[in-house]
Amino acid sequence: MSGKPLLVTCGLPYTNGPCHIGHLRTYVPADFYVRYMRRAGEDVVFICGSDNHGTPIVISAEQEGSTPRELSERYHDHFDSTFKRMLVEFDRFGMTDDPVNHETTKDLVQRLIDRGYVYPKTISQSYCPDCSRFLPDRYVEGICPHCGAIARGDECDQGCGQHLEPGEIRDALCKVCGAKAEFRDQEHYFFKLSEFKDFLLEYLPDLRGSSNARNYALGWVKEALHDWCITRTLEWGVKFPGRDDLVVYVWVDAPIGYISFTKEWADRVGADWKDYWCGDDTRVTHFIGGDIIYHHCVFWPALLEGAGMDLPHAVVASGMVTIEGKKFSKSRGYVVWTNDDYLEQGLPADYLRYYLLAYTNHTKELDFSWKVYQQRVNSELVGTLGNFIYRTMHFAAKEFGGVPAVPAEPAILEEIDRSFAAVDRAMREYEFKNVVDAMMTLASFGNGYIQNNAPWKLIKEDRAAAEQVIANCLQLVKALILVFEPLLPETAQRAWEMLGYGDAAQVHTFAEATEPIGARTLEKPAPLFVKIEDDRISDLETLLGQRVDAAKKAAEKKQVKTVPIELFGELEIRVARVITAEPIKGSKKLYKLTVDLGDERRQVVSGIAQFYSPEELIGQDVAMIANLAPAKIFGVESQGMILAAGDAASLLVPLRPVSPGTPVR
Ligand SMILES: Nc1ncnc2c1ncn2[C@@H]1O[C@H](COP(=O)(O)OP(=O)(O)OP(=O)(O)O)[C@@H](O)[C@H]1O
Ligand SMILES: [Zn+2]
Repeated sequence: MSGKPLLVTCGLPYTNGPCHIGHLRTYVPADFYVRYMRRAGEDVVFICGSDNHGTPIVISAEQEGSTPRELSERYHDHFDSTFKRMLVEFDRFGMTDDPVNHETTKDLVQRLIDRGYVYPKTISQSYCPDCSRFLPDRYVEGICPHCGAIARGDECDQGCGQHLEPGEIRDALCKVCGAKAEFRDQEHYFFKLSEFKDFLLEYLPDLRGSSNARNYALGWVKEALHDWCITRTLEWGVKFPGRDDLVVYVWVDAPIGYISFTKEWADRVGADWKDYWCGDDTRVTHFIGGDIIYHHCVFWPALLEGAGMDLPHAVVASGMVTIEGKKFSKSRGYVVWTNDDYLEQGLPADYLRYYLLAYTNHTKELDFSWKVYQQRVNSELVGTLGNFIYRTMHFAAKEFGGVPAVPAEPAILEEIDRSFAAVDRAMREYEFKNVVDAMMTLASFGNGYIQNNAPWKLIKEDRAAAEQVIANCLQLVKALILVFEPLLPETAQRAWEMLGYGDAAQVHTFAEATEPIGARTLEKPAPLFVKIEDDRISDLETLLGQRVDAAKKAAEKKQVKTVPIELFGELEIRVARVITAEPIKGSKKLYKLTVDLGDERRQVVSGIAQFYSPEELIGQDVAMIANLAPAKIFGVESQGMILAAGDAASLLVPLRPVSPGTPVR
């Protein structure tokens, strides 16, 4: 074990909406890990804060008529209290908009500038002529240049997932007023990410944490690294040094928040933040969701390296939480809210903590299901762990008045040591599901042991033997309480008190699991977990179903209204070969075309003159509606309509050769 203390951080929640269960897959495993490492005797500091900058918060604040700071404080408090209710306990939960982070970010960016890693460049930025402002990031919506999906200004969030640089998005619309965006030149600042390729290729293979983080990042770095535009035209954010009209991109000041919040914590307790962040052997460990691997494994280490700082030790990235295979989305309604849909329903934090960690491997996608939640709670927490602890304590209290003064047998202590070692191995590999499985295996061992030795029978023939069996079981109970405490803090504390201890379970180390409990009376033991009934689950499923249905309806509304297939059949769409193309006098936009439909020729007027020369068109096969009622356009008769996509009239052409007149179906 290294001498350095461990610093654990969590991806910062964005103060633009409430906490959902997807978020918890970052915070709960991190809290589990932190509690575990503390019980294992490590010095650990647990740091997080809320992420307050960036355009979505500015837009939301505008929409609700408040300020970005007010909105951020409200959601900051919401996350803070929700985390506490989920028993996720940070040593510091700061805000990226607080003064320390403004200072730390400015310093770090200045260091990047001084060391030559930042350069100015004029780019063409989307601008809304109606709102009279530049449209950074989510202020603009349009088409992804890589995959053609609908994307927002900085990210193709519904398509290929790629990061988009300012100006890259196509067919941009202003998100606030819907106007078509223009492009205007503006000077911005870029970070020379591309210069960090060799550095990252050396750093990443040794990065600890989950293999998905390391491997995705390596893949991206091997492909290509583009410089990042690190400024935005906004009022809200950390000002770029020397430029009052620009703030730094939110992905610069958000990770720097990890350092700022450590400073705030260190100031409060009289520690030195450098003990955590500086030196070759730092043990900074970031817990994040799989959606922000690029930011933490490529962008962030390059920023730190560029600024001459030391580097994170580990990145642990979870798979995403989904519903019906769809990624959680606040706007689209595929979401289970931590408060409204869970805690306010009276369900215990510990059960959800258990489900999130026990259900599947940490790096795999987790498709949320109330049924699976119910199964795991009922069969494992109630049926295995709770059952063993309760029947043991109940029997000990009833027959012996409490814990007998008999030490547990060596075989039992060895079993505890073996299982704790398996737990520890998996924990240090960040394999949380294996950790929980190993913990639950010890509970199953206990159940098997008490079942096979049947002290309730044994006591009738040999009271001393029965006492030994129950002493062994009680030792297992003590070990189980200690080892499950990081996962189930509330239940473990209740069980600890039931076992006759007056203090907090969490001040005890794992090493104490094999120490004797000592004779004591046991007050009325009670079951630790409550079975979740079917009708409860069907109510919860109904609620979730309503939410998803509403989301689907909202999505359909956005789409074009559907038509019956017969309507399509009435359209006669055919492949037409352009024979002649000539401009129409007095119109810049229109061509008069003659097209070949195989069995006849037609004259068609088409508004594509701005985009194609006659030479480009002649001989070209295009798609045409052939049974449109004839019309006169600019005095010229048109006997059909050529199909084209988008504002730039991209023609729809057959991918493989077909003869003129072929119907399109
Ligand atoms: N559906 C999810 N599954 C797993 N992790 C998630 C999910 N949504 C968010 N996270 C994680 O939660 C943490 C906080 O993220 P953040 O508040 O930025 O969420 P978000 O992406 O803004 O959510 P949303 O897109 O719903 O607004 C990050 O570590 C992020 O990776
Ligand atoms: Zn895309």
